[in-house]
Amino acid sequence: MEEDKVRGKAEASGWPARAWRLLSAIRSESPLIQCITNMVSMDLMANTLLSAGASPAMIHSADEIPDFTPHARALCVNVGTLSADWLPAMKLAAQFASQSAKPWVLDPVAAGASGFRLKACLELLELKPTVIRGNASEVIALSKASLGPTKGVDSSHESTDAVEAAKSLAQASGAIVAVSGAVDIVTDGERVVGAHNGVPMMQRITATGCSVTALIAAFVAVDPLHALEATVSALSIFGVAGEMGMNLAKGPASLRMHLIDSLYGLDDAVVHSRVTITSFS
Ligand SMILES: Nc1ncnc2c1ncn2[C@@H]1O[C@H](COP(=O)(O)OP(=O)(O)O)[C@@H](O)[C@H]1O
Ligand SMILES: Cc1ncsc1CCOP(=O)(O)O
Ligand SMILES: [Mg+2]
Repeated sequence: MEEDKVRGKAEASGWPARAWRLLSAIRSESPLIQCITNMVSMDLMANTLLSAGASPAMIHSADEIPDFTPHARALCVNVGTLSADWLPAMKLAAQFASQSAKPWVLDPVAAGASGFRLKACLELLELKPTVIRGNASEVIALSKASLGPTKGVDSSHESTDAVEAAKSLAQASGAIVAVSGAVDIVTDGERVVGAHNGVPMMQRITATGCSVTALIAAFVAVDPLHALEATVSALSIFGVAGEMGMNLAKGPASLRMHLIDSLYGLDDAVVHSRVTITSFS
């Protein structure tokens, strides 16, 4: 009943129509998305982008960035399996993206887990990401620029614990900040919007967070002037795919497969009936 009220309010505000329009744009334009990402996530991330209709390229050598990055519509940088030899390529690609006014999205995986990782994330922040998407512990660590109580790549906090941290990170960096969790929170430092889709089992599949960050890059690629709206739409659409996939899944492994199939098969009616996005402020 309560959920129906929320859904009704969201529909009245036009969020489902916007999410459907952006997903349709990805399907028709097939934007090229460059991903410099961790070794765990490469497969699921590329398949998530393909099933949404985008064109992924996992290209991370600094030798190729000057030729390749200018052709991408957006860049996704993810520090999940960071080592010192990958960081210069991440920075170079971010610089190319910024210089050519292309959106780029940062996933600060386990930002609070080590001094090396935190410093790298803070240096990447200086290159002005369009969007930062992390879990609550990552956003809190980045916002405070301090190491945190950490479970490594998993969150020790709820997304709602990180609203103030997300707002101050957005204000300090100029980026849209998204905190994933049971409710995905998205802010530009003033407005706060929540996407209420998804299922808890998505946390039991490695790289779902990484993959939704890449999906955000694809959504922002087709609507770069409305990065907050594109970000919350991507999170909601990924969550809807999780909900539809869960109807067919027996556990994490089959959810992984059905989530990808569901993202590929989403239609106007499902998006309009399930996308649930509300304003928090
Ligand atoms: N309790 C939950 N209920 C519904 N969806 C969730 C829940 N936890 C995470 N998700 C979804 O799973 C995906 C990955 O989020 P999360 O687990 O927070 O990222 P990370 O893997 O980076 O820690 C997101 O799409 C998020 O909305
Ligand atoms: C398990 C693991 N270890 C380093 S990166 C990585 C994947 C993290 O993926 P996600 O942040 O989407 O859970
Ligand atoms: Mg993550």
